[in-house]
Amino acid sequence: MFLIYPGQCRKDTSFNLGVGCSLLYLIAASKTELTKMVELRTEMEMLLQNVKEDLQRKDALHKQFESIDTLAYSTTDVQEGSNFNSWLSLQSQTTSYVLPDSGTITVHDQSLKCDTLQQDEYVEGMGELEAELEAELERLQTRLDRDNSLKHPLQERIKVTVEDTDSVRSRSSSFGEVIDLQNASTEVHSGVPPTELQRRLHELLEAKQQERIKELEAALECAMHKLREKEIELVCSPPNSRDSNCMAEALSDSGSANALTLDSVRESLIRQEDTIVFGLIERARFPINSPTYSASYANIPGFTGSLAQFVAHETEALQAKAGRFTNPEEHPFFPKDLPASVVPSQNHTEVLHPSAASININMQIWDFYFDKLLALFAAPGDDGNYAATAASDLVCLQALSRRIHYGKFVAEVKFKESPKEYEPAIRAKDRDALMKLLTVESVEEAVKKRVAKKAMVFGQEVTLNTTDGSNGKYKVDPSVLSRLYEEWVMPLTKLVQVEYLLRRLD
Ligand SMILES: O=C(O)C(=O)C[C@]1(C(=O)O)C=C[C@@H](O)C=C1
Repeated sequence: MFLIYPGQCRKDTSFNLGVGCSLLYLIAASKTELTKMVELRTEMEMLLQNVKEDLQRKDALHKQFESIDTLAYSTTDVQEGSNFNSWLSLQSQTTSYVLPDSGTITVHDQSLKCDTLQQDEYVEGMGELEAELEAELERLQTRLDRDNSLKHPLQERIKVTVEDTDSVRSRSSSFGEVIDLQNASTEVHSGVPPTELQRRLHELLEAKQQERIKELEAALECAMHKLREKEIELVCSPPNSRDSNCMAEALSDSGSANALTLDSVRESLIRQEDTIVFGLIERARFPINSPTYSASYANIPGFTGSLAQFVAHETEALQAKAGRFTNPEEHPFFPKDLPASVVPSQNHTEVLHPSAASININMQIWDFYFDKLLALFAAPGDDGNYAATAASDLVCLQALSRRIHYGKFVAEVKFKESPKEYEPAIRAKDRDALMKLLTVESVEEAVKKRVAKKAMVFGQEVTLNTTDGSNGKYKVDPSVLSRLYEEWVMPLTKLVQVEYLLRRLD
């Protein structure tokens, strides 16, 4: 059972009224808060939209900058590019933070933070871009001022046109403000800048130099051509007529034995090189033609031996009759049973010691020629021209023989020039000592080089319509000539010298 007092009932009513009022107040306050939140969200969304738009403008601006060639970019471009990339990434992040729901205040807070960050970087990026642009403009201006002040006679007007710059804009430092820099094409008249002048001058000098080089090359070519012609002219005079009597040349005009000098003897050796080189070139016209050297192939009645031996033997016999071997420079390959000269005797100046006549090393010359040398310069094969081949071989052999036996004259001159030097070694029959005394290495080197060069000059194809007749091909390999002289000619010449000296005091 409940007892209700009238005073208590009034108290309850006023309490309920108070609670109701409080609740109403709270509801009103909450509503205000909610309205504020909605406003805040709208503001944030607008802010985000602004940022997004600015970023897009920046993107377009950057692309425009890339396409403008007239503005020279410095290395800061790279920096700018990287900033641009970071802006792009920020932009995509920002987009993802646009919230569809106002109930997520925490997310709004994050977005706000992110926006602030982006704004900072954006402002920084814009600052850099602006600085770049200003610097570029300053550079352009300075250049224009400088060019205008130039009063050089070579000065000319050039057009500097900056076109299609609609989107080339400069931003002021205040965020988001855009100023049009150039909207139409701009024409600037200017003098030639110093760098341009320098470049042109350089080009001019280079062209002049090229021209001069061409002239010099042509002159050189011409000189080379003339030289070749002279060489050929010299070569084309019959070699045998020039050195058929080498001693006579070496003796010069006086004809006296005392007129023989080491220089004149060496001169004669040099001329004989021509005969040897030509002889080899002539022989190289034929292939090896091995039947020429076969006794069984020849089968000549009354003669035992090869066709080459037969031709040499018979030719020498005829030449002996014609007086060839009365000349102390000539040495037969087949001295046995040589017929006597039938021609009036020539008065050959007596230069050599009489014992010189006993020296004949033609056997060795014959052997190295057929066994070693021939295969080095004659092509393999057989064309059937055996008689001509044998005759050609004999020309080579006789030229080599003459040259090698000329060592007698060389030794005589050397002995005459300094007998005291040679006498002890001669008396002691010291071959090695004599060989040492005779040897002049520098001269040998020069000889090897010269004969190789002669093989190049004499052995090249000469045509009228090409300037370089050689084409790198020679009738006889120049190295064969060097080798011939190094391995056989000079050593055998020295051998002759030694043999001669050993008999010199007899
Ligand atoms: O010129 C000389 O002094 C020579 O003796 C001739 C020759 C030669 O055969 O060419 C021989 C030996 C020397 O070492 C140098 C050259």
